[in-house]
Amino acid sequence: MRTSQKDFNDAVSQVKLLKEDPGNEVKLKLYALYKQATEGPCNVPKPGMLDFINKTKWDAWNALGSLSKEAARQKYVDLVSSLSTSSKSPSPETPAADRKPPEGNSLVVTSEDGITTIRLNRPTKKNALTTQMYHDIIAALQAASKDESTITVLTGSGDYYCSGNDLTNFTHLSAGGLEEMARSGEVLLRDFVDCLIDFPKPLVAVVNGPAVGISVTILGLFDVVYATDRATFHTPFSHLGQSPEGCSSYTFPKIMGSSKAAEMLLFGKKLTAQEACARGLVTEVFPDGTFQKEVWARLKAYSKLPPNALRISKQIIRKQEKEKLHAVNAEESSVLRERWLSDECMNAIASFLSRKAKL
Ligand SMILES: CCCCCC/C=C/C(=O)SCCNC(=O)CCNC(=O)[C@H](O)C(C)(C)COP(=O)(O)OP(=O)(O)OC[C@H]1O[C@@H](n2cnc3c(N)ncnc32)[C@H](O)[C@@H]1OP(=O)(O)O
Repeated sequence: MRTSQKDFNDAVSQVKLLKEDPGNEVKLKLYALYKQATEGPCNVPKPGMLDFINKTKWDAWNALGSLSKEAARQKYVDLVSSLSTSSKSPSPETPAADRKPPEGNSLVVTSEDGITTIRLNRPTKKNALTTQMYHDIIAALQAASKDESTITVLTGSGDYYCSGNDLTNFTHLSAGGLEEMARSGEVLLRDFVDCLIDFPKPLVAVVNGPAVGISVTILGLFDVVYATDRATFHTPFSHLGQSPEGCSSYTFPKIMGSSKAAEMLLFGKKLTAQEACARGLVTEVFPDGTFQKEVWARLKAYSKLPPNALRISKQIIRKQEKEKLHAVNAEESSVLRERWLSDECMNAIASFLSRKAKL
């Protein structure tokens, strides 16, 4: 049976009334079919590589090739009809556990029992680090270095510790374009890591779940790393066309030996918490069920130690390495700036973003 123009128009109206978001993949299909049905095969210029969302839409439309307008209309109507029948009203009885937790401040800093805790708080984004969060962490570390606390902790809210750099940071281009974004990224990265290198008090990572990218590499700059047995440690830099940062090109080979470090930093081997502990990146692993209780009890006990003795001991331990670490950080940041401008990196980020493009 042929699809009439009216069927098509009705389907277009129906899409606007869908009770549930059909997801990006379906929206991309609908977009492509709509364009094909109304304008025919794609013959507009391909958007630039950095115009991630429009490029994704263009790719989807272009992929329909020479499909006729009539066939595209039919496919559009069929797709909408399948969505309408599967779409249900959200139940008012949705259990609280199934609802997304509310997101407020992306960083929450608290001070209690001699411990200043810096908590990454974007659980719905797996605590990915936005540009603002790097600035906020720097400010929080600077404040913690001068406050009354003895120990400083970095941890995450929700099921993840941190999914690394927020890849959408790359889409916030200023008038200076990509070059400017890479230049300011280099400076921010260097400042962020310098701050960790120079941090004067015991710095503890409470790794409450999987850790990715920069949240893993900087662990080599922490004094102690406690992890739940649910945590994993993943540095997929090559997959992203990027290169190691956080001084990991120096600290990882030193901590675990060069071939184990290469397996992580070059090939992106993901480690379990136990493996990371065996390699010396993690201090101790705790069962997930008792993780929070055991770790915080331990930290509270440590926070009663004399703060000046802790500072001075840390200073001696770190002193031999500081100059080297700053030099490594500067070089890694500069290399990354080049990487961010590479096709390999841009394509990898475009591919991640295209999977989540909002249409
Ligand atoms: C000053 C600049 C310094 C930069 C230094 C260089 C740093 C480099 C790095 O850190 S490289 C590592 C970058 N991180 C990643 O590549 C991880 C990307 N994310 C994923 O692979 C996955 O999301 C996951 C494995 C972390 C979790 O998968 P899953 O459990 O299936 O959850 P979702 O994918 O559905 O994620 C939920 C929600 O969060 C968004 N999200 C997760 N991680 C990131 C991220 N790193 N950047 C941006 N957004 C992220 C994801 O898109 C989902 O969002 P949505 O619900 O679709 O809106």
